[in-house]
Amino acid sequence: MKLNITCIPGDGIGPEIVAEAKKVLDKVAEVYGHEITYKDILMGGASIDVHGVPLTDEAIADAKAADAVLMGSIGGNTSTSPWYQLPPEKRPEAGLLKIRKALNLFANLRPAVLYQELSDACPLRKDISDRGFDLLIMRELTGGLYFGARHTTEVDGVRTAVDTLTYNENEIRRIAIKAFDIARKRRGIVTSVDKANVLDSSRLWRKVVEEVAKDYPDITLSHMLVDNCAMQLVRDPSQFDVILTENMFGDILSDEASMVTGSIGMLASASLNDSKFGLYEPSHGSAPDIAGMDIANPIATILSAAMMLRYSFDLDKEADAIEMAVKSILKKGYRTADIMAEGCEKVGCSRMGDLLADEISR
Ligand SMILES: NC(=O)c1ccc[n+]([C@@H]2O[C@H](COP(=O)([O-])OP(=O)(O)OC[C@H]3O[C@@H](n4cnc5c(N)ncnc54)[C@H](O)[C@@H]3O)[C@@H](O)[C@H]2O)c1
Ligand SMILES: CC(C)[C@H](C(=O)O)[C@@H](O)C(=O)O
Ligand SMILES: [Mg+2]
Repeated sequence: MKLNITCIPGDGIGPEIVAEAKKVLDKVAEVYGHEITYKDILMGGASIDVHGVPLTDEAIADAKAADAVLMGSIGGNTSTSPWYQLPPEKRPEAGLLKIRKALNLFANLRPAVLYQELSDACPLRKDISDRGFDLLIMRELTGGLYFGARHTTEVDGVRTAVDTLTYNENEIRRIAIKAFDIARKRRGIVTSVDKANVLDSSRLWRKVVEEVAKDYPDITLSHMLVDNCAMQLVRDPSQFDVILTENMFGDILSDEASMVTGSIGMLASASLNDSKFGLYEPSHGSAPDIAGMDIANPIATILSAAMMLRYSFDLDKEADAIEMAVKSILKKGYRTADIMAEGCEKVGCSRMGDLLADEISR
């Protein structure tokens, strides 16, 4: 099969982790007889430095022309990087939001799985980590606070900033359908997370999710307030199968879910539109504090590449091979610094990529 992939290495550790994902994909292609062509585009700080904007129209066109997009991460140190002296719409993150909107990537899937081999890296009590967990956050990605009108002004001489949180029923319905569909392929449980005790947008969210649920009598639906969910994720993550939530809640809960798996360096993600097209990226950022040191964990990006094979190309066996390789390498005791444990061998980013590529077989 021919796979036409656009890559966005991005900033910070982005180029390092994307290089390792390509290494693993190339090995998969060799072993399973596929042909991959890559085209790199600039986004975030890397694009600002060259073009003065975080994403050009040409880069969007290149992304649209591909079968799928593989991304590292964008952004710099938000306190010290000169990129954050620019107006908000010219900063690195604006490029990411623009590409999500331009490609209509409304469904962000963020699976959080505790690998048994990493239970020592899990910061939860041993009796909780021993239970293990395998959950998926279905985050709405093109609506809510991120895309509402915003402005900063003065009201009676007092500096005032406004952000608006808007959802319409169509936006809620389509992400709910995605969540119920995926729950059908998992354990059949959807927990819809909102703040319906305060927000109108959450009250509409609940109503529409209830309506969609009528078409899925085989799925168990419950609702949970977001503050409670934040607490339940550390009390007992094994209670969750699919967590369905809006954009900002999903952003925050997915970082929390990542850490209970041991490290944010393990959490993959897929951002999908309503067909097979997707952008695949780790949930973490550009980690400017460790960029260029060859110590970043590339596994989240490599698992994102596995999601790409599964969702955009229907190559389930190949995706399984990558996931098996991750399990096997962890079992053999290789660890990057963020997941290091006693008795294991510490390896850098590029060695982890080599080990995983070597582990791919039919
Ligand atoms: N999708 C994205 O591109 C994305 C996501 C989140 C943050 N960001 C951007 O990244 C920049 C830095 O943000 P931040 O510091 O809040 O979050 P971050 O996720 O970049 O880093 C948080 C902490 O986790 C560590 N970390 C992250 N990924 C790691 C990996 N693969 N291996 C080992 N350790 C890892 C970092 O070293 C840091 O200590 C900001 O500009 C932010 O806007 C981008
Ligand atoms: C960089 C930022 C805009 C982004 C988000 O908030 O969506 C990131 O935190 C993520 O989780 O992908
Ligand atoms: Mg985030």
